[in-house]
Amino acid sequence: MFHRFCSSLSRSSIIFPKSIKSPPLPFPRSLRRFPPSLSFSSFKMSDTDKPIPSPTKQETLRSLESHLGSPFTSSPIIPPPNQLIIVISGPSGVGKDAVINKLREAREHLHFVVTATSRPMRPGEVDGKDYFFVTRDDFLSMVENEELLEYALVYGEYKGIPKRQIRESMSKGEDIVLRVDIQGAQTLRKILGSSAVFVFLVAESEVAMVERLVDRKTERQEELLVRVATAREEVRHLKSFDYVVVNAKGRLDDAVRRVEAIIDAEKSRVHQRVVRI
Ligand SMILES: Nc1ncnc2c1ncn2[C@@H]1O[C@H](COP(=O)(O)OP(=O)(O)OP(=O)(O)O)[C@@H](O)[C@H]1O
Repeated sequence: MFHRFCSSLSRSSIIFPKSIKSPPLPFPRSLRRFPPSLSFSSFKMSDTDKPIPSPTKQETLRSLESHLGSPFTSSPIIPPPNQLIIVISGPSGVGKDAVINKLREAREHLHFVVTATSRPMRPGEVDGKDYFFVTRDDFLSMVENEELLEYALVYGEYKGIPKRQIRESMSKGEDIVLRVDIQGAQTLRKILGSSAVFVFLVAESEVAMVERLVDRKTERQEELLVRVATAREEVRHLKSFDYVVVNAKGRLDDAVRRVEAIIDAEKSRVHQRVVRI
């Protein structure tokens, strides 16, 4: 009876239930058909039944190399990721500066392009760090000399991105962050196409965004009206961005983390963006 049971088992192919894994193979299937020196027989007990010492890691590597016909190299399997241009945009008061300032603290090796503007400095702002504060005439001569990648008249004041900074950072292989209003982002999309990453910042609600602008106390009533009316219109441009990040009240750190996650994801893309300027 037992004999019949065993022979029936050997005739049938045993199917393991899904929950039980089949026993692991000592070598990948492809290597199991390799020359006999790699087969099980080389690891059999000797005639005297003494275990032969198992090969060291180095011996195994050399053996694999010799069977594959070439040595293993320690050079990276994939090249380092391309440098990125990250465009951060969004309606007025959504928190672009706030996010960028935190990102600056959180992440090294990013070059934050300093925008040139003709608007007056706000309390706490630093010339050359937050913006290059220039006169209207100086700004217009920068335009005339084609020193700006793009520029726009935003709420009655000029803002533009100096080309020189971008070129310098590009030559150093740095990732670049640009902070622009929606109008600027539309222009940059035309210039940079999909070679740059476009991030749209939004507040969690319209009322939150308006409250933030009012609390900032940097605009008069009529300026606020223009900004809020424009912001309503601007959300329609979301479609032309790659990512959207919600900057909710009291959750600035979350928004920054999300922007960082976007950068990390972009660095892990199989098909990397290639910056063209
Ligand atoms: N997550 C947040 N929670 C609370 N307050 C915030 C948050 N993010 C930004 N703020 C505040 O909201 C106000 C507007 O932010 P910020 O100046 O960064 O906006 P902006 O998008 O750069 O505006 P603009 O385009 O008009 O310069 C600031 O006072 C800022 O400190």
